[in-house]
Amino acid sequence: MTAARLTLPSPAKLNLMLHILGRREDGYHELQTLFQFVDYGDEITFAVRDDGVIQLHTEFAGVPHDSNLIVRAAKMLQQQSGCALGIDIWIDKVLPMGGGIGGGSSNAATTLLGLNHLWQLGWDEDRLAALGLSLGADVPVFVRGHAAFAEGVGEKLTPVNPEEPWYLVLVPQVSVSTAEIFSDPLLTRNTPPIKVRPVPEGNSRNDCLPVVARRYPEVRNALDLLGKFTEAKLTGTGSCVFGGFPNKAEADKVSALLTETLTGFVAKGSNISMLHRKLQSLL
Ligand SMILES: C[C@@](CO)(OP(=O)(O)O)[C@H](O)COP(=O)(O)OP(=O)(O)OC[C@H]1O[C@@H](n2ccc(N)nc2=O)[C@H](O)[C@@H]1O
Ligand SMILES: Nc1ncnc2c1ncn2[C@@H]1O[C@H](COP(=O)(O)OP(=O)(O)O)[C@@H](O)[C@H]1O
Repeated sequence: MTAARLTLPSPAKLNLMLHILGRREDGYHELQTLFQFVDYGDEITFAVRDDGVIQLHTEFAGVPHDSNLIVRAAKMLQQQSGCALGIDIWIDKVLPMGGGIGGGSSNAATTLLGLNHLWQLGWDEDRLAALGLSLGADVPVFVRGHAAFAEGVGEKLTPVNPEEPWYLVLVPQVSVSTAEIFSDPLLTRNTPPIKVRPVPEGNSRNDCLPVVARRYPEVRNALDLLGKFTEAKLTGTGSCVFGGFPNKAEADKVSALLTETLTGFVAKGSNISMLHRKLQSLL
């Protein structure tokens, strides 16, 4: 068979707010969080092979081939769909790992949607999102591709349409362990639930911020510097820090001042992910 080939975007997400409501019996925390995508991310290229082999050709420092979320997603989909085809995969990785911008989860979702297309499986979004959840709490929102208010551990999604500003995202050169933050005794775990719609004003707090800022001076520094220009927020459990601007020029101006000493990028907020816009254009 001819090798069908496809390159798809794998964008980052930001948590515009994150509240921790409590801890479940299994140790996981009940959250309320608002996910929005940014038009910035990795690019993954897929080429179908007919021998059933799943091969990721790009090496990741510290992530063995079979532990990579891209490979795990592909193998799980292949197994559950009974598909006899395989895939060659390459990734242009620009998203920092462990930065709270969901790179691994996004890669898993791009893989699920890309292979569903190339292998012509015809799975609907519900089924792909359910499979995605077993890979990570943030995978379903990337599968759905719409900005969302998320509850539970992130699996109950309500689509929302917050403003789409330009963001400056700062990337402190430190990886924050999600498990470590969620096990900190000082973490706020009793924020009262809020109602979803419309997107609530004045609820932009991230309950992880005080704990992350105390443990990681690099994150504290990024928050302090960006905070001189706009409200500086933490995404997920960090390490990335971001702030919104009304236009690209203003975001670029602050970026030029801060990226002399810090790494970062400017990107437009988006309620429809780049991945879904690209897939739509293929139909
Ligand atoms: C909190 C978020 C917000 O986006 O953080 P980021 O990963 O984006 O920073 C995510 O939902 C993260 O979800 P997920 O990607 O599944 O977290 P993992 O790294 O698997 O979690 C590592 C550990 O953190 C704890 N954990 C995680 C999520 C959660 N809702 N409650 C928890 O208590 C658990 O001990 C878990 O074993
Ligand atoms: N394709 C992948 N991209 C990024 N990280 C991956 C991938 N596969 C596995 N991982 C592992 O998942 C961890 C979390 O990655 P990532 O999703 O980028 O961070 P975060 O959840 O903080 O946004 C990484 O530190 C890495 O060990």
